[in-house]
Amino acid sequence: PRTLLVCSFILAAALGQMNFTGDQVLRVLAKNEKQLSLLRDLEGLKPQKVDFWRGPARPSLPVDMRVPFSELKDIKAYLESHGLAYSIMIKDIQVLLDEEREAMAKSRRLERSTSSFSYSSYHTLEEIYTWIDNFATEHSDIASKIRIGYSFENRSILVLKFSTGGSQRPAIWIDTGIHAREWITHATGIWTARKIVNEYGKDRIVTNVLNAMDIFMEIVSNPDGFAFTHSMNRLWRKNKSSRPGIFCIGVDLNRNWKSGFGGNGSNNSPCSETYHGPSPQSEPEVAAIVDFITAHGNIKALISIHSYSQMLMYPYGHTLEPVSDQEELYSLAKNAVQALYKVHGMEYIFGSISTTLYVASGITVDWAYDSGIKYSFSFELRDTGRYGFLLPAAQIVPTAQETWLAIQTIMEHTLNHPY
Ligand SMILES: CC(C)C[C@H](C(=O)O)[C@H](C)S
Ligand SMILES: [Zn+2]
Ligand SMILES: [Zn+2]
Repeated sequence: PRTLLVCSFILAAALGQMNFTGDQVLRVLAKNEKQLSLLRDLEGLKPQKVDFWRGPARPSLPVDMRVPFSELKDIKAYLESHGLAYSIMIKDIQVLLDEEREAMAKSRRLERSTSSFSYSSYHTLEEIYTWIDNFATEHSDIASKIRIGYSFENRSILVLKFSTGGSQRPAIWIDTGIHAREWITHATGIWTARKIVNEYGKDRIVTNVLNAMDIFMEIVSNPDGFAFTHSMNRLWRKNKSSRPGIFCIGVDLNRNWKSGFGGNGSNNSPCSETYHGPSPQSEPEVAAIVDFITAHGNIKALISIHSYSQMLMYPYGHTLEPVSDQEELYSLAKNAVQALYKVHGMEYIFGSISTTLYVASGITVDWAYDSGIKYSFSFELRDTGRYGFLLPAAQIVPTAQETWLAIQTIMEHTLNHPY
């Protein structure tokens, strides 16, 4: 009977998981603004016709969109009839999902037998929360676990604090996983947390930074959405909030911040992947960070890590207007991506969000900058589209290694330029 029970759980889990067999990711190269707007018209339709993995930004940037198998014929006809050139970037999503799940199962078996955590594998929410507990216990001399709030579905929102003493020291905030499907970011956050404790006392930059500043890291900034990517829909982006009378679930946690709230580059349709929510900080996951950073009052840098596209950007997203510290942020971003490039030769583009990517309103780094956190950056990690959000686990460590050089550049600059 026990095996029967276990089998039924596995079956249920397997059945629960949304199936993406035959779904494709098309890469569309829009030649001009007109063609871009034809692509924008496909957003937010019910039932969902396309899911933008890289949204329409500018003619020079590709648009990547997942098309459900059932919509493929219509969408390809639509593109061809409007002269929109496209290529098939991923020809069957389910194949990559099956490979990913197989790799995770294999790694889990190995971790069980060696009771060691694999930093080159993806993990579930429970595995990451257990890792956070063990990590804080193991490195209690420098790391501690803080709960800054609860998610919509009542999960703890956890932050790791790295401190070597003092009180209310100037600090650096790093968040990963605000978008659930961007799994490479949680994995990079975990690797980075271990790197910080391993390098303190050895690496000059880390030691200098931690002797004068604290570091706060929120690895799973959207726990409900992340759990959902494991249980039901691997490609879920938003949180899981629901409100009476609203058919669609979830708010885009990178559109729910006060600065520029509700402006262009955010959507007021609850069915949109960039739905900004009913009001600024309406989402508990955003309010928890705002409350924590505001109460702390001494955060000097904020790094919000997303994927994919390989970009390092700074405010503003909600307007084309340059920030007053534009020159300094530009040269810091330039130095950071040059340091990153040296590790594995990965090229990142950099600049302000609205001029480099697209106008996006209500985003984390605009709120941070307007709250006085001068060194506010948003990363887009690997890759540029070959795998997109389904980046193979083999690229976790290389991605984290190169990102670490960029993070160190930003931390050192913050330390050396107190304000
Ligand atoms: C700063 C913004 C524009 C970044 C982007 C998004 O939230 O759309 C992520 C990379 S998904
Ligand atoms: Zn994102
Ligand atoms: Zn993204």
